[in-house]
Amino acid sequence: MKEILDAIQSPDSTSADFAALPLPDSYRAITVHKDETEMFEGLETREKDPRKSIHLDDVPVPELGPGEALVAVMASSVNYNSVWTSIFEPLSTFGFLERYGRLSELTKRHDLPYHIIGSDLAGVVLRTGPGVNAWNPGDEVVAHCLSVELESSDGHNDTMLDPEQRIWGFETNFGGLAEIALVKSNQLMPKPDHLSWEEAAAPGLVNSTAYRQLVSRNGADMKQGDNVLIWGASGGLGSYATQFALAGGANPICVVSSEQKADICRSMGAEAIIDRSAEGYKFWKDERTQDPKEWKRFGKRIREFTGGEDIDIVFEHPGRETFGASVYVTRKGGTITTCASTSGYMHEYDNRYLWMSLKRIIGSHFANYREAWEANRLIAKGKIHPTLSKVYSLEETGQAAYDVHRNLHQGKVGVLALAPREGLGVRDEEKRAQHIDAINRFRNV
Ligand SMILES: C/C=C/C(=O)SCCNC(=O)CCNC(=O)[C@H](O)C(C)(C)COP(=O)(O)OP(=O)(O)OC[C@H]1O[C@@H](n2cnc3c(N)ncnc32)[C@H](O)[C@@H]1OP(=O)(O)O
Ligand SMILES: NC(=O)C1=CN([C@@H]2O[C@H](COP(=O)(O)OP(=O)(O)OC[C@H]3O[C@@H](n4cnc5c(N)ncnc54)[C@H](OP(=O)(O)O)[C@@H]3O)[C@@H](O)[C@H]2O)C=CC1
Repeated sequence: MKEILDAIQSPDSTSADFAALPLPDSYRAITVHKDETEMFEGLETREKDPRKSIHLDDVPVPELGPGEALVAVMASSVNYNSVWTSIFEPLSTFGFLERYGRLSELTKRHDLPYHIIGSDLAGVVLRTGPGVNAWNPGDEVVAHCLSVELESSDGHNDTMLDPEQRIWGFETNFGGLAEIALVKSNQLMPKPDHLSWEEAAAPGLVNSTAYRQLVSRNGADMKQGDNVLIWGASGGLGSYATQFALAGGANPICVVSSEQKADICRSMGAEAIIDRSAEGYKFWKDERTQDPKEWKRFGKRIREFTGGEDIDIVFEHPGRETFGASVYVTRKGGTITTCASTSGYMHEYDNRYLWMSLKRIIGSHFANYREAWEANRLIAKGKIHPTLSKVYSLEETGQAAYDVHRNLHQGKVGVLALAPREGLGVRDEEKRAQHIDAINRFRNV
């Protein structure tokens, strides 16, 4: 592994040098274990502690198949899907690996008693499999997390619609929270050259998801002037949705839960900010009964910011706790676009407000190949910036996932894999200098 790192850090290394590097037999990877899937039985979701289920193991390097690449991972990031994996909710991810393993001889590799997790990476290509021509050993890359087989016409217009669509590092093995990762080569994209490894690894999953959910025609198709209600506006998804809304001439109404998070949204350029904690919204009177008066109070607050207008697009992900309010505050003909249900997936809302006002609910999930590429392009051009706050070592990944689970973090949390320290990997200092304040906006807040 040291030879690999030396090659990455030497400005003189050529593609041939990388191709000639011997691969190690094993590498360090963040895993969860199949024989521990019952370990949190009987506990409340909140009490399930990722620090107990997340391990750092030595694992063998997987065999490289056609159309695939092995990547030396310099940095990765924590996504909420790794929190779900680590608490075995809503399902153990080993079921996904078993199902994938049944698909073919090659996919059998994924069905193991350990799951190497992680759906983001920035690093360097080490080897490519047969049929890969666009990428070579030594290329500096990021990887998006859409894994598709593309054998069915269902996915040929929109790769997210492939019947064998999976999220790499969640529904497949050999993810990015490791020193080496296995990806399909079509997941690879150029690493933005003005960013460090850990900055480049931060946006991938959430930035692409927010792009499809909010900007793409497959999502809300946001336009200039739209009032966009963004839940968790300084969180993983929300910090990118807020940037997309501002960059696209829309009017974000940011919901956060502290003054500190409100300040971060202000520093991104948002003006309409609702502190849901300070204003004490309680959309549920008890576990079964919502409180429409609270929806209305929330809607009135939004109108104060918009001069009486209602919401064109809701960027939804908290789910059960907020969905009734989200549907209510949307304007006639408006759109609620949802990609998650952090607080519970059995939603309840008053359907009269949906159909009588001709509103639409759009389900959105990650991003297709092209959307992921477009989202990365915007990062590379310095139009959208990473929202990295804190960076952990691979050994500390359990703590990093705990922070995200308990909502103790800001923006995105990074993890160093092979990178010996933060700040390495920047290739275009001039471009970086132009954007340095925006790049550092979330750091250490
Ligand atoms: C990028 C980051 C993203 C995120 O962070 S997202 C957040 C994290 N993700 C999640 O929380 C999602 C986790 N996944 C799940 O909870 C489950 O994954 C799903 C609920 C999405 C799906 O459930 P399942 O049981 O895996 O799939 P089924 O499609 O319900 O298939 C089970 C059986 O039901 C059959 N079936 C499906 N649809 C129908 C139908 N319409 N009528 C009759 N049968 C149906 C199937 O064929 C299959 O059958 P057979 O077991 O025999 O293969
Ligand atoms: N389908 C897909 O493709 C994707 C789905 N996801 C899913 O989206 C969800 C959010 O992910 P991500 O943004 O990365 O997570 P983060 O935890 O980084 O951010 C979510 C933010 O939502 C807010 N929030 C959390 N719970 C509630 C609640 N009950 N009511 C109101 N606001 C709440 C919090 O902000 P605050 O406290 O400031 O209000 C929090 O910071 C997860 O469930 C994740 O699995 C994520 C990416 C892709």
